[in-house]
Order: sequence, then C-alpha cells, then structure tokens
Amino acid sequence: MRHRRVLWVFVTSAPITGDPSLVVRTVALDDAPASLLSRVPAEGPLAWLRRGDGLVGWGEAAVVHTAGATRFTDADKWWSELVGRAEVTDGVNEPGSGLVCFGSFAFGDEPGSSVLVVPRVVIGRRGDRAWLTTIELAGAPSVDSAAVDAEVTQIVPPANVLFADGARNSDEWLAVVSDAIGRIEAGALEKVVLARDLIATTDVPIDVRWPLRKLSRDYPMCWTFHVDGLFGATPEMLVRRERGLVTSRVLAGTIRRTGADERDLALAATLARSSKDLEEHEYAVRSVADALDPHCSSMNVPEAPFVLHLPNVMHLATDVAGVVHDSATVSSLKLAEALHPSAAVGGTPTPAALALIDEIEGMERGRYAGPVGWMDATGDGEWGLALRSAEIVGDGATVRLFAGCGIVADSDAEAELAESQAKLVPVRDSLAGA
Ligand SMILES: C=C(O[C@H]1C=CC=C(C(=O)O)[C@@H]1O)C(=O)O
Repeated sequence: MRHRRVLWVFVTSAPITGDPSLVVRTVALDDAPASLLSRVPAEGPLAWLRRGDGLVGWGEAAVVHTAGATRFTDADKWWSELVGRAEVTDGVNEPGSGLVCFGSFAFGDEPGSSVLVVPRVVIGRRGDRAWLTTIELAGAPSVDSAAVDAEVTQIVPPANVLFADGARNSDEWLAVVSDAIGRIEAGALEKVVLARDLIATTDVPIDVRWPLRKLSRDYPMCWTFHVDGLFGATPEMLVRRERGLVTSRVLAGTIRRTGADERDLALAATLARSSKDLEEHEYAVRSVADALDPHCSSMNVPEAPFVLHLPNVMHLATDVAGVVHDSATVSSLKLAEALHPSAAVGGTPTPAALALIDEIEGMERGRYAGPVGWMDATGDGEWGLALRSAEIVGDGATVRLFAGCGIVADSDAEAELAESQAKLVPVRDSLAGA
C-alpha cells in the first residue's frame, strides 16, 4: 500500500537565512563555448543538454528539499516566492536566461526526496546565442566569472568499474514480470511498468562530467541531465512549456537495435505494426493527453506514433502539443505534476499499477522515472522523465543504474529482460574508462 505521508523539509544552503532575496544578472556571451560541459567545475555540476544547447550550472545560491505527496506543490510555492523577491537584470530574454532552478523529483510519494537547486552560476546556449547568469544573495559580493572559469579541472575517468545485481537478479526479475503478466491476464490491470537496478562500483568517486560528456556525445537526440547525483540521457520529454505552448514526447513500445541498418529498418516496421507495442503506447499517450487537457485551449494528438531511433533501442513515439491557457497560475512544474506518473513509467489504470509496483517490484525507485529538468522565473521550463539514468550514492564511488519496461498481457518476460538490458547500455557505457 502506498502511504500518503506528507513530509515537507525546507533546507537552504548556508548563506541563506530568513527570506533570502537574490540578485540575478544575465549577460550575453560573445564567444559561445564549444561545449557547455567544458566550462563546468567538478564540484556539484548541474546539467540539461541536448545537441549542444541547454544549461549548465554550479554552486548553490539556494536549495529546497521536499518529500511526500506535496513535493511538487511545496517546491513550486518555494520557487514562486523566491522569484517574487528576486531582482533580475536579464539582457538576453531567452527561455532559461535570468533566474533558473534545476530540479529532480521522486517517482513516488514515498520513499524519496526531491530537490530544486538554484545555482550560483549558469551558462546557457540556444542556437547561436549564449549567456552567463550569476545569482547572488542581495548584499553579497558579486561572482567573479573569471575565477569561476579557473576552477575547472580536468575530467577524471572512472577506474575499475564493476557491475553487480541490484535488488533483484535476472531470474528474480523474470519471475516478477511473469507475475505481472499473470495479474494483467487475470484482469487486475492493463499495463504496469516494472524496473530493475544494477550496481556499479568504481575505485574513485565518480566525476559525473565524464558520463555526462559521453552521454551527450553518444545520445544527442536525448536530454542529458545531472541534478544532485542523478544523471542520465533521457529520450522522454514529460513536458516542455515555452511562451504559452506545451509539448510532450510520449514513448512506450520498444525494440532493440541490432546495429545492422537494414535489419533495424525492418525491425522499426515491425515495431510500428506490433499490436502489443501499439497498445502499450496508446495507454501512455492517453494518460498524457488526458492530464494536459484541462490546461489547454487546443491540443494536437497525432493519430499514429512515429519510430524514434536511438543508438541502442527504437521506441514508438508521439509528440503531443497544445496551447496552454493557464500559464499565469500553473507553472511547468505543476504541469509535470499533473502528468506524473504517466503510463510510460507507471501503468494503466494508474492506482492499480502503482499498487502493483509497490507490491512486487522490490526496489526503491527514488528519483528514477520521476520528473527532472529546469524552470525559469516565468514558470516556463523543461521536465523530462529520469530514464536511462543512474544515481550516485554513498561515498560517490557507487552508482545505481535503472531500467524499466512496460508490461502488457502479450509481454514475454525474457524479451522484457533483454529490453531492460538494452536500456541500461547508455549509462553502462558512459561509465567505461578512457
Ligand atoms: C521505463 C523506461 O522506459 C519507458 C519509456 C519508453 C519505453 C518504455 C517501454 O517500451 O517499456 C517504457 O515505458 C525506462 O527506460 O526505464
């Protein structure tokens, strides 16, 4: 049973007490850095990158940790109050310039902690425009950006990476999936997404810039992220809100790639016709369209999915788009809350799927499969689902990798295990040394 415990924790970084006011300044950069990651120091980097565009940040001007059923609402309230007190000078006016926070939210109401972080320094790029934002407490000395540059150290590769089973070994996970198929056949629910984890250990604490650099290079069509120890490259955009328009990339239905182009094209055609995958996909699209509907004055939901080709797998994908009518009162984070958990990470019907996950998955998801992304002072932002992801735990030399699969009545447990292995490949490969 999923407990509805509500725990609200407010934690600020050391310099902030009472009701902090932030002084924010964004200036255009004439020379856009070739790679945003090359500008990030090793300590506490924040990242949201796709095809060279995006945001990187470091330092901590303010942070809030929330938990429980009100984790989104509490974080959103904290953010809007912080925005209300901030003095912002923004000479760029792009989405992501000015005051921004990065965030990562727990999958479930419990257990798990969620976080919004406001960095001290942000570098952003969008096409041929780049900018630098500094965020300071009112009255504090301003950030010296030259000094910040000087802190960037060489990226350290992971050493002697070893992988071990997580909460379940393969046989145990196969049994869990078979159990779920049986419950679906018995009519208890239509779809459930079940996940597993893998544990990696290394000789030295992970320099997260290493896997981030590899992920953003090898998976340019995904959103590469890092927030407070959770990193990955997700292909799934839960919600992007920008200047009154909302979009969501829904994925569900997967086939592994072989690496041989002709064979993969044939597999893509098979995927596009597979009734099992189309059914799984339809549940996910419906859940997103239904949740967005109250916020939109018009919406476009394509009738048929396209096939998204990634280096390791192919997915059925649908881009849902809409015009929002409540931007003034509902932020992108609140939209993410309304959409979460979609059937791409929970199941259908949602309550039955969440109850089954709690009962049989046997693993703490933490922030895996929860919303991860960023938001600006207008409430615009991008929130992906933290898939193809991993969490750095303990002393920094242990990493939990995650992968999940949508299970429907026609699923085959062995095929789902193979699919989960393929979904672990991006992060697994990103941890390989030089
Ligand atoms: C839950 C995951 O993938 C979801 C997203 C895309 C396709 C999925 C699938 O085909 O099963 C999953 O629903 C994951 O990668 O951990």
